[in-house]
Amino acid sequence: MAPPEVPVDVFTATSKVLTLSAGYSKRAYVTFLAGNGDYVKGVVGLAKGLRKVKTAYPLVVAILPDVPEEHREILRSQGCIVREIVPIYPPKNQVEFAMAYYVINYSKLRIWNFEEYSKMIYLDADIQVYNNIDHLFDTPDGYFYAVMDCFCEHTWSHSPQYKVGYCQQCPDKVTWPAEMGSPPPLYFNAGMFVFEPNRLTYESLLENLLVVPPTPFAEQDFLNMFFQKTYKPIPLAYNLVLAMLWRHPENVKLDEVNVVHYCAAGSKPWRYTGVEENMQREDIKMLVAKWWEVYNDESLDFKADQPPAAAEDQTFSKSLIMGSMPHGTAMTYIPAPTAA
Ligand SMILES: O=c1ccn([C@@H]2O[C@H](COP(=O)(O)OP(=O)(O)O[C@H]3O[C@H](CO)[C@H](O)[C@H](O)[C@H]3O)[C@@H](O)[C@H]2O)c(=O)[nH]1
Ligand SMILES: O[C@H]1[C@H](O)[C@@H](O)[C@H](O)[C@@H](O)[C@H]1O
Ligand SMILES: [Mn+2]
Repeated sequence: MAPPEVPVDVFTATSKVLTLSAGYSKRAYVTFLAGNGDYVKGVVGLAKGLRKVKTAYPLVVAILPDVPEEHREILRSQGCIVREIVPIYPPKNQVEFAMAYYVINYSKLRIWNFEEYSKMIYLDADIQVYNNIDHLFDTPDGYFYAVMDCFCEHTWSHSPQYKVGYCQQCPDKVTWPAEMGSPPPLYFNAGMFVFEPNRLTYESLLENLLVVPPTPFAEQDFLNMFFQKTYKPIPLAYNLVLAMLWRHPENVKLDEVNVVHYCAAGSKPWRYTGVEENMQREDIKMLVAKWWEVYNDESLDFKADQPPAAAEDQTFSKSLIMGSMPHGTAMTYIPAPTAA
């Protein structure tokens, strides 16, 4: 059976055209995993969540070399496609990251090199998908799609936005002071985005990284700068940053949310204790329980004897394209701090 979206004529075309056409039609979700800690649980939860909403596409996990074999095996047994990437570190400077472990997130830039896919949806490991969002793959090419962030949490205290109390989620509440020039450009949260892997973009990202000094939100700031002109905001139902629940409740329709991002301090379901601020809210407790329901549901475990359409699709692409994949090289190697 032909994989989805592949034009019929590719089967009669030359191998070059075949490769290009297959590449054009390929789609996948992608997440990122570093270290030997408990974020692997987030990825397992995500893989099961995507299965629950019956996505047609596989989940690729871009892993750093420090992910232990045992965890890689867990991911494979959950039907994930595990791809090791070479870490990327920014040029060294004195920056204070909002969280020390954000430095490893620069490695995420490698996913632009996953050129056998034409379009991908990136999701952090602390994200869960509660409704099928496959339709986002149909968004017009040439743009970077993501959800606008909120500047109200303490992690933003270094920023001018936070200092003046300005948030793009409610730009009329505290207006941007005229003496500070024009308001900052729209800024997305980089825990979820729709993008097109592409060699030229990848190379340009790495080149720019060498000349742009690191900033507190690491690759999130960098991607915001890089994609400023092509950024298209999508509704916050595609990446509910939990702080929105108490910072901008008037903007949130919880029953319409497709994607939940457990990024507020203390909200990672696999670490949840309920002691941090806001963690005793009923909506938070409900969302944490909802995550565990998916994670613990054995019926959502991957069954190797019943490969989904997407797995077939992957085999098709691999045999055609993988051989030509270039391997990235490290820019600089410095030890990464572990996650909080
Ligand atoms: O030890 C770790 C730490 C992080 N991660 C990966 O890195 C992602 C980002 O970390 P968090 O989700 O804990 O952080 P936040 O959601 O607070 O981070 C936000 O800001 C970051 C700035 O670097 C990134 O842009 C990230 O995508 C964005 O959601 C994780 O989801 C996970 O995929 C690991 O695998 N292991
Ligand atoms: O990426 C960060 C992170 O997710 C923080 O937890 C959140 O407070 C910020 O708004 C966001 O920019
Ligand atoms: Mn996150």
